[in-house]
Amino acid sequence: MSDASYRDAIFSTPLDRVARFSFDEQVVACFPDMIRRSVPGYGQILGMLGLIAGRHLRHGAHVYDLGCSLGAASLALAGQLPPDAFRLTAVDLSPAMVERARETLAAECPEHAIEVIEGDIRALDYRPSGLVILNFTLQFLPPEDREALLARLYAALEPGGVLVLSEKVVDPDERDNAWRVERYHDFKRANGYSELEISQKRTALENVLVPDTLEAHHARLARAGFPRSLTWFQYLNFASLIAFKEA
Ligand SMILES: C[S@@+](CC[C@H](N)C(=O)[O-])C[C@H]1O[C@@H](n2cnc3c(N)ncnc32)[C@H](O)[C@@H]1O
Ligand SMILES: O=C(O)C(=O)C[C@]1(C(=O)O)C=C[C@@H](O)C=C1
Repeated sequence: MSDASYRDAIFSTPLDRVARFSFDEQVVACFPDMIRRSVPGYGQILGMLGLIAGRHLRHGAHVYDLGCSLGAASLALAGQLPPDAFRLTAVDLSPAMVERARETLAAECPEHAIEVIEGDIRALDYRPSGLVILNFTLQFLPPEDREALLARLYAALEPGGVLVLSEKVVDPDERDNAWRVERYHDFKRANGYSELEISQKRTALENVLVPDTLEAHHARLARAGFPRSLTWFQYLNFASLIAFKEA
């Protein structure tokens, strides 16, 4: 990912009306900085994707990076695996994200077979694939649409295929949840966000990013067909799961 990104100051001045969060030009311009300072463990998760792919991916298999934003997950795979190891389709609904992801991926990994599609991941025809990545994307779909998508992804996965699902999560225990959210706000403060930025971003994300519990994720993955899933990473209220299709 190019470091030519602006510092996220979107919520730094008082707004009369905090609009619903959207992945528009303004967010695209500072997205690498925003996600790095806002998602605990983001860099570690990206770093593990190549290792997971290295272990689970059949040589030359197809990979999907769904809700790719600027293509960081695709870039992480390309940085860790040779060009003939996989072919990849990255998809995002935001035209501004897609435009910049195309530029970045073409410049950074021209040898890899990576295409970037502008589209809705709920409406895509999926081809047989070995790995599907949903890195902080499912949380932005209406909750009622999540299971149907996962069932379609399960159907598209080849035997032995895996799905990596990273999400902001809530704790079913109210006190535990409050502790995690408070420490998450400390994490944001430590990364330079002000009280105003934290509170206005929280308002903007209400009913836009709708998090589930880890229990709800595992139960939904099971209903979608996955016989086995586990949480391989958690840092405060952010987690990553892996779900397996039988070999
Ligand atoms: C938090 S970002 C994902 C970050 C990215 N995966 C990464 O690792 O850097 C969520 C992305 O999902 C995209 N998105 C949300 N709903 C979508 C949908 N229905 N179809 C495709 N993309 C969607 C948004 O446009 C946004 O770019
Ligand atoms: O800032 C927050 O509270 C977040 O939840 C971070 C989060 C995410 O989890 O996707 C929210 C929006 C941006 O896409 C980047 C990161």
